[in-house]
Amino acid sequence: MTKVLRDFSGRLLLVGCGNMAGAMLDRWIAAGLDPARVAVVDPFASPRDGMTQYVSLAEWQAAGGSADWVMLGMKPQQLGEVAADLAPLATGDVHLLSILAGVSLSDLAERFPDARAQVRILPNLAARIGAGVSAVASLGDTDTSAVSALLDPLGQIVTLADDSTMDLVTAFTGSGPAFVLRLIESYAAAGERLGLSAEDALTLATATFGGSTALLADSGEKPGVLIAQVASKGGTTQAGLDVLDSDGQLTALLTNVLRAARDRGRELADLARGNG
Ligand SMILES: NC(=O)C1=CN([C@@H]2O[C@H](COP(=O)(O)OP(=O)(O)OC[C@H]3O[C@@H](n4cnc5c(N)ncnc54)[C@H](O)[C@@H]3O)[C@@H](O)[C@H]2O)C=CC1
Ligand SMILES: O=C(O)[C@@H]1CCC=N1
Repeated sequence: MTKVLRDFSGRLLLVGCGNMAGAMLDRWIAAGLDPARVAVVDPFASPRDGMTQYVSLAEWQAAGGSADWVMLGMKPQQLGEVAADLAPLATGDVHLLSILAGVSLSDLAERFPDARAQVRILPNLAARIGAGVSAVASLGDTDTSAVSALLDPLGQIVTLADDSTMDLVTAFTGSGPAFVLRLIESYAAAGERLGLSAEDALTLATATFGGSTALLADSGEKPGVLIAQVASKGGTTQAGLDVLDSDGQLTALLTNVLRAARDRGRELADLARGNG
């Protein structure tokens, strides 16, 4: 069921509205956000009904645009050019929100020093169906209840005390859907290699991953408890687990995956600072 957007009365400007910001926007509109309260500055985004879209901040400003919530949704590498035009407008009561990978709260405070608050949000693509998770950290005089109201229709919210772990969280939950989907793809490919049709393999893999995560969430148990309920002593599951668990290879592989993604966040932050 779509959660209703409550207790958010701001005027929102999205600077950059591609895959991620677009997923958030579509969910907000589905949750009841009046499109007339939103403007998009993006030279290439798909137009949405009832919403005004501009190719540049200058065009938005010339049209008399004003907003008290501004969300950065372009690539981190574009921060320099966007901040030059946006910083003079992000003053007074403006909350500056950012979903940019890598770009820290202190970077945002340096770029937008006169905003009322700087809020770093790390959403993921499942926000599109309200099943995402958003990690949040902020600086300044943040209206935390309005931030929560805005993020609530997108899925779960995790508030962090500061953004010191945000690059890891970006890898974990931001990039996470791509890693999980790749695992599903590989599971299906393995089934196909052993004799299933491609179509059956993907259908069965999708149902197995979906059912397992739903079961985990519903049961409130740790995964190991449920694994023990599947794996009969000396049975088929244990034979497979013996391979999966050997030498801790799976955890080692996933640690390397997350490390690479986390460290790329640090590199993107450098590029955003113009040091790339
Ligand atoms: N895709 C994802 O699942 C997630 C992405 N993010 C972050 O979201 C941001 C956007 O990523 P995506 O949506 O994947 O990229 P995207 O390439 O789909 O969207 C970027 C948008 O920015 C627009 N743009 C480019 N230059 C601009 C400018 N000067 N002014 C205004 N708009 C401009 C582009 O036309 C495009 O529509 C990135 O900073 C990324 O780190 C964060 C979490 C998850
Ligand atoms: O791949 C990226 O850089 C962005 C950040 C997290 C997900 N997509």
